[in-house]
Amino acid sequence: MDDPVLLTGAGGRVGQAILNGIGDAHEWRLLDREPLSSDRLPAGVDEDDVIVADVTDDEEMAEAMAGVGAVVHLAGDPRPEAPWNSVLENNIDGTQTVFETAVEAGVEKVAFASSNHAVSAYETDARTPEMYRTDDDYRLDGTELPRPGNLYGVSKAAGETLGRYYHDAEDLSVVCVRIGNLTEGHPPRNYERGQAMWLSYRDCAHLFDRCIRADYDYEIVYGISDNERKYYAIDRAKEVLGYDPQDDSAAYTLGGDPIEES
Ligand SMILES: NC(=O)C1=CN([C@@H]2O[C@H](COP(=O)(O)OP(=O)(O)OC[C@H]3O[C@@H](n4cnc5c(N)ncnc54)[C@H](O)[C@@H]3O)[C@@H](O)[C@H]2O)C=CC1
Ligand SMILES: O=C1O[C@H](COP(=O)(O)O)[C@@H](O)[C@H](O)[C@H]1O
Repeated sequence: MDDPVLLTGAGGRVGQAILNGIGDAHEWRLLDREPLSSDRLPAGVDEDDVIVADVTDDEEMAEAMAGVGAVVHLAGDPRPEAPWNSVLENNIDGTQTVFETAVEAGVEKVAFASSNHAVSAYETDARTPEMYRTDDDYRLDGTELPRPGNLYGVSKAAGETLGRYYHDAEDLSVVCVRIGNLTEGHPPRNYERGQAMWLSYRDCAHLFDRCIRADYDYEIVYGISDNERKYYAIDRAKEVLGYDPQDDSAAYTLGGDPIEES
């Protein structure tokens, strides 16, 4: 049994998308360094299961991990332009602390929120903007080497490598989800890149539900909806996790309005 599930960064956008979709599907332990207001908590989560802590603090994390079956690790600095001191502390040191304390506590599996920015330098001038479009067949599938486009992306590639290490050395099951662009209700507006990597709220919740329930060793998958315009393959997420996305950015105009079917 994988419950209870420790969700780090629970108060953020991805955390809230997950809790809005599958808040009643697991026994949660919710962690964030900012206090979580009651409107951010799913029904049934009591105060003892809400932890205000920093993921870089190994004592607080050891306590948070006690008795946990699975971890969804989202906490970190999500800004593509984040400076090195912040990603070094929050994303690299924080992620190492999460993996280390998970292993010490006997946790079975960790799903790590990686990012499209771990590979964003594949988007060369020669390939863009064509690779963002339906008629282009360029695909990344998770087997390629990291190729970060910024220091934030470097920190995500480091997190993936930490996951590889903790799988090989400690037999921890690890899935790294290279999340695309999460927006609620509609794909990013007037942004071809964002539409090709759109992840809807309901697909996000379902994907992390599969990360909690499925069995795997070490995996890197892309976290996007089933977009007709895409340059990330989602076959591995389907095959290994049983991911079954429902949304497609092609059902919306470039401006983000739903296309009415005639
Ligand atoms: N939103 C998106 O489209 C994407 C998000 N991601 C990744 O998903 C994760 C979550 O992103 P968002 O929800 O968008 O960000 P967010 O900023 O909305 O949420 C992050 C949460 O983590 C908490 N946090 C940050 N540093 C912490 C620390 N050291 N200790 C404890 N809590 C800490 C913050 O208080 C916040 O509530 C991040 O790791 C981000 O890099 C990756 C790709 C795309
Ligand atoms: O990793 C992330 O990626 C998304 C998409 O990147 P963008 O550069 O196209 O905006 C970003 O929105 C999110 O904040 C970030 O964590």
